[in-house]
Amino acid sequence: MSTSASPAGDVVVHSDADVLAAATAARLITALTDAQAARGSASVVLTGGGTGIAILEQVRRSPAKDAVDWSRLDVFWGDERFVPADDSERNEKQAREALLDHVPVDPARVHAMAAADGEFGDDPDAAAAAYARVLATVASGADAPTFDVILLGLGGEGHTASIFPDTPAAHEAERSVVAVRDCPKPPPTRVSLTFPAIRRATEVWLVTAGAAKAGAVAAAHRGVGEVELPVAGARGTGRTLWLLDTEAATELPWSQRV
Ligand SMILES: O=C1O[C@H](COP(=O)(O)O)[C@@H](O)[C@H](O)[C@H]1O
Repeated sequence: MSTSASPAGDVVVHSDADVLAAATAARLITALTDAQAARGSASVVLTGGGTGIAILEQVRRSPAKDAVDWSRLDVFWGDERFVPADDSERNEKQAREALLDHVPVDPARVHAMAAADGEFGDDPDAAAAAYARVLATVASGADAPTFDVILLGLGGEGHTASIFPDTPAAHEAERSVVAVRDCPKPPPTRVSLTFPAIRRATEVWLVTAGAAKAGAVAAAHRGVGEVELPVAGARGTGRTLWLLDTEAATELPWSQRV
């Protein structure tokens, strides 16, 4: 493992994707336990994607998961693929199978985004507006909670959550949640938190593995703008932490990897 800091955030590089997932799971358990010790409850925003789901599987396998009081945890999603509830592409379904179905969460505190066959029908704008209301309700009047940890994946073209490069979502400065259409990565219709909501988090963790992500990781650390490269716009009020495997870190300048 190596660590370093850059204006884009702190960087931790693990030897491979499996170590990254296991180490991030341990880090997440500790962060949630610390938040609950300090304030009685905790909140986490989950991500979809290969690394995000692998982290949840590692949490499930860890005996240390019993240190978390799962009944005092609010669970949110950073983005959702707008597909039917039983579609295997759905981030919520994957997260439930990987972890949430295996720990005693309070169902009332698991705040999933609506599915395409849910109460808003095939209307992602209505689903996004409803999720914004959920965030405001949990936040007791603010637009969104001050999440303890947001986990975010990223795409090789620079998207994070479902904020894709040079799209309206990347310009959104008011709403906390938006519908996203015509995504370059399938499925094409999604619901996503925006930068204003993401930036209310205390800690933003950008988690990714593989050589396909190396260019986007390096570009964010070179200072490319957030409209062109949305992952560059994800930051926390307390800490922005890049959790990478060696392959995802290969294009970072040497000085940022050691
Ligand atoms: O579609 C999505 O992909 C990204 C990244 O996924 P990965 O498998 O390439 O790591 C993820 O962050 C996002 O939540 C998800 O909806």
